[in-house]
Amino acid sequence: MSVVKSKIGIMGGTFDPIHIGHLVTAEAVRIEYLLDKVIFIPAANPPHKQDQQVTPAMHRYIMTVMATNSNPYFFVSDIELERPGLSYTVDTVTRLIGRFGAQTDFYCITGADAIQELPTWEKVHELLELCHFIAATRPGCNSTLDDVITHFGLQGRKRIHRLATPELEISSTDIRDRVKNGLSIKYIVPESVETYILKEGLYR
Ligand SMILES: Nc1ncnc2c1ncn2[C@@H]1O[C@H](COP(=O)(O)OP(=O)(O)OP(=O)(O)O)[C@@H](O)[C@H]1O
Ligand SMILES: O=C(O)c1ccc[n+]([C@@H]2O[C@H](COP(=O)([O-])O)[C@@H](O)[C@H]2O)c1
Repeated sequence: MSVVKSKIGIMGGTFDPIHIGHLVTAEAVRIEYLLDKVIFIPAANPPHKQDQQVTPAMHRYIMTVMATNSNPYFFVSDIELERPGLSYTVDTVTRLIGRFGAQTDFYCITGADAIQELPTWEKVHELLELCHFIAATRPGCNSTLDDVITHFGLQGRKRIHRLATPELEISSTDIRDRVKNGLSIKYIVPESVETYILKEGLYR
């Protein structure tokens, strides 16, 4: 008897702050790949942002919860917040497999910019044995991903998939700059997130 596996998307990010680009991308991947759910995972200590000042994780976590709560397929996990050290995806996926069991396939969702860096990720070959990667198109990142897929050979061709998603020219960097300069962030973050940023005085 064949067992139908469940499919879970993992949307990891710094989410400083979470924005519509993250949400639209995750929803597009969920629909295209028939995912049962997408778990948003704010990184406590993002490995590639060690040289940057990042907003305390609790604010980023709360904004992620607010942004996702109207979508019944979206969930948020604090799995990386309770773990000290750098937030390596291989540790997160290993723990999720322990929690959900082998009857689940995991799909890490990233933008085409983030996937370019994949060869430098911690224990990346082990990680590619554990999950798939879906690289979503992102404005300003015109790469075809051929380089990164070729880099990993057969493992890359089996595990790294590209998906054309709605292209929204939105970044957390731009949102932080806009707040700092007193410009509107309406409609580029959910209303609840906008209210939270202003109430807490983030990014001033
Ligand atoms: N507009 C977007 N379209 C598609 N993917 C995106 C978009 N913004 C972010 N992503 C992807 O979401 C994941 C988490 O991104 P992150 O939280 O670092 O946001 P960011 O906007 O890239 O932040 P920053 O500007 O601070 O670097 C990454 O895989 C990134 O490529
Ligand atoms: O595991 C790694 O080595 C690794 C290196 C860089 C980024 N990541 C993860 O990729 C996701 C997006 O990262 P970032 O820096 O673009 O917000 C986030 O979940 C990070 O923890 C993971």
